[in-house]
Amino acid sequence: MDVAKALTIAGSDSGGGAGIQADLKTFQELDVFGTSALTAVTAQNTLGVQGVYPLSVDAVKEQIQSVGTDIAPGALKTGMLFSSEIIRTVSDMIQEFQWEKLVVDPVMIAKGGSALLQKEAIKCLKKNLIPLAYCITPNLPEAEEIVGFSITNREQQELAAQSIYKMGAKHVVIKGGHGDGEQATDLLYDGEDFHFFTASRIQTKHTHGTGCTYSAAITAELAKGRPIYDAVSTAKSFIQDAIENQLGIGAGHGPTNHWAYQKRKANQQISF
Ligand SMILES: Nc1ncnc2c1ncn2[C@@H]1O[C@H](COP(=O)(O)OP(=O)(O)O)[C@@H](O)[C@H]1O
Ligand SMILES: Cc1ncc(COP(=O)(O)OP(=O)(O)O)c(N)n1
Repeated sequence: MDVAKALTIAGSDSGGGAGIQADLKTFQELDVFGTSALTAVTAQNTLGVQGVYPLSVDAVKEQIQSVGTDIAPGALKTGMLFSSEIIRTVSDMIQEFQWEKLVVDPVMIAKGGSALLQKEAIKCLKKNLIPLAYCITPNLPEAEEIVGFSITNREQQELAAQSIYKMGAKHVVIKGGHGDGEQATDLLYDGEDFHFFTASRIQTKHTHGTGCTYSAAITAELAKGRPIYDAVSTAKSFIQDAIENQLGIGAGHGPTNHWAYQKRKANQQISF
């Protein structure tokens, strides 16, 4: 059986809502075989992050080597990378394997405020990883950090996308989850045109792991050979459904639902 394969290079979320766990569940739900390279272990639940334990550079390198030399992924994504040294290792390995369909989710801070990327590593991310990105998916605060100006309206969102594109990313998706208003609108810039992906903003606190899930869905679709516009469109539908059908797990910000998207879609319960 010819199955699409994807790799996630990210941190572990013991609570199962974000990180590697969200990525692998999303790959599976979208019929893609998932592989992983762990960068850090977090002790985490719906209430926040209780501990962060980065892995050694050698451990990260060897995992990527093991996957890369045996199971060629059609696409890959990065999530929590934590430090400059891990970023440099990951970017070296991506170049060594000449992987092109790279989705960079520039994870910086978890919902409760814990740092998942050291502040001094942002420069390294811009220099070493953004130029390799086929697609980058910052949320609004991450985009502001990368471009160095605040984004409070559509025009600034477009300027930020153009600025990140100039840093070398081939496609820039600036997510609108942290905005306000009735719609959650994401912008895709491909160097020529702006495309907008809009869905109703759902009033809920259960949005833990939305960014990981969304970038994993884009990666899964790219791994199947889908064009970027279709990949983002499917990811938007997937995340909307996952937020709508959240499972009410935990006492804090509960995770989205990576389960049974296909089933609900087949039963036409998905309207978006
Ligand atoms: N309350 C919400 N209702 C609908 N869509 C949302 C909501 N919150 C986030 N999203 C969507 O989830 C995806 C991830 O965005 P975001 O939450 O901004 O990422 P992150 O988890 O990195 O902060 C985007 O498509 C965004 O528009
Ligand atoms: C291990 C790990 N990786 C990434 C995140 C951030 O996930 P995200 O999808 O941005 O969701 P929130 O943290 O905003 O809920 C994480 N928390 N843990």
